[in-house]
Amino acid sequence: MSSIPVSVLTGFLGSGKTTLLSKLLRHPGMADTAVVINEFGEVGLDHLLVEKSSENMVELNSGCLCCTVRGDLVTTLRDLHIKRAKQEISSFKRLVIETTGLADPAPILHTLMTDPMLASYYRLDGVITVVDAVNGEATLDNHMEAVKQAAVADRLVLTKTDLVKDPASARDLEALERRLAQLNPAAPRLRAVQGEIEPEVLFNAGLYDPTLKTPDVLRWLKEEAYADSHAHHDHDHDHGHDHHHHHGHDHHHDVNRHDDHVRAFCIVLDRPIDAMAFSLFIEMLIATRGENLLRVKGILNIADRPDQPAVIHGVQHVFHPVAWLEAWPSEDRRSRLVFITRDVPEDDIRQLIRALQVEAQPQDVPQGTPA
Ligand SMILES: Nc1nc2c(ncn2[C@@H]2O[C@H](COP(=O)(O)OP(=O)(O)OP(=O)(O)O)[C@@H](O)[C@H]2O)c(=O)[nH]1
Repeated sequence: MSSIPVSVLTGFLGSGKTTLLSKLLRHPGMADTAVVINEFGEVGLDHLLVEKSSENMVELNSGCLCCTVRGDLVTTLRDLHIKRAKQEISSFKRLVIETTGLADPAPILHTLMTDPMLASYYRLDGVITVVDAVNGEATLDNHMEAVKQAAVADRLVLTKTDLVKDPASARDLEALERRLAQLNPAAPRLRAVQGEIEPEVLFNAGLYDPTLKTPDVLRWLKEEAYADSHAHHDHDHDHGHDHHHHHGHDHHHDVNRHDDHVRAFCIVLDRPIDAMAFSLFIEMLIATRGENLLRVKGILNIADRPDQPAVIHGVQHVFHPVAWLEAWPSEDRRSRLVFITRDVPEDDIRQLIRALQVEAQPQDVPQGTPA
């Protein structure tokens, strides 16, 4: 039995998650979708809106996901699966979890990535983060949760762009786009006005789709996006200064912004990797920097298994079990790791890689690894 892809829909309070979801659910391609909503407070409207479109809906009413997600989400998703198996509900093929706007999406991802029972029925497809084109900048300034939501996204959806009319707000929107691109270079930035968007661009973002013969790992990793952002972001000689002031029209430059602490970068290792040293590297990173590894993805050339790349994926201190691909997706067989971190400079990670001799030493591997 193939696993059911799960998309996590997140975004700050009032950013347009429900509007997006209720439109999406009316789309013919979305007919077999179950929805789990976590409500915060008394927002009953969500229920009405979604119920019209989908009968497979379960609500978590116990408050904020940050605190209660594990038990509740596990129970809810398990019950949903049992009902599906007993044919008490239709055989849904996709699940969307809408989070409360205040939530850090990481615990939900952790639950999906690590709960053994859930992992056998469901797989994480991707994180869709909704960003309000009008209030997005202020929200990022004021709330680290919003920064995390953007950093962890596989898809960023800008909403309310219809409200951007005059040239000044158009420039603000450009600044917001640049900011999102620096926070999370690889996530496509899409737009939805009143929730209008094609489902295809939002879903199937994931790697672990067993129906795909060749996992589209390069699209998922998108390391070239980090290379770009590196070029104009990470020459960090101006400690404490705002990277954006040279753009001229960014009026936020005197704010100590949460996302000035966030770095997105890609590390490429030419030599194959020593499996033990790499595990130690990840363990040490988790132990010392776990909270601040907002997202880590990678494709690895492990020295003793050179024909099958290993794929890793982590959100803070939780890493998905390593997946082995049957073959390299392209000629490039170098290990590539992309990081989105908070207060963890690229150099620290490079130093740790060197110190632990993560790259196999030349004498340990035959030279001339296929390039
Ligand atoms: N003009 C405009 N308004 C929008 C758009 N998308 C959403 N809205 C409005 O923004 C408000 C908030 O939208 P919701 O979809 O409820 O946002 P939400 O993220 O689900 O909100 P919470 O559940 O409170 O976190 C509503 O009044 C929507 O009608 C858009 O693209 N354009």
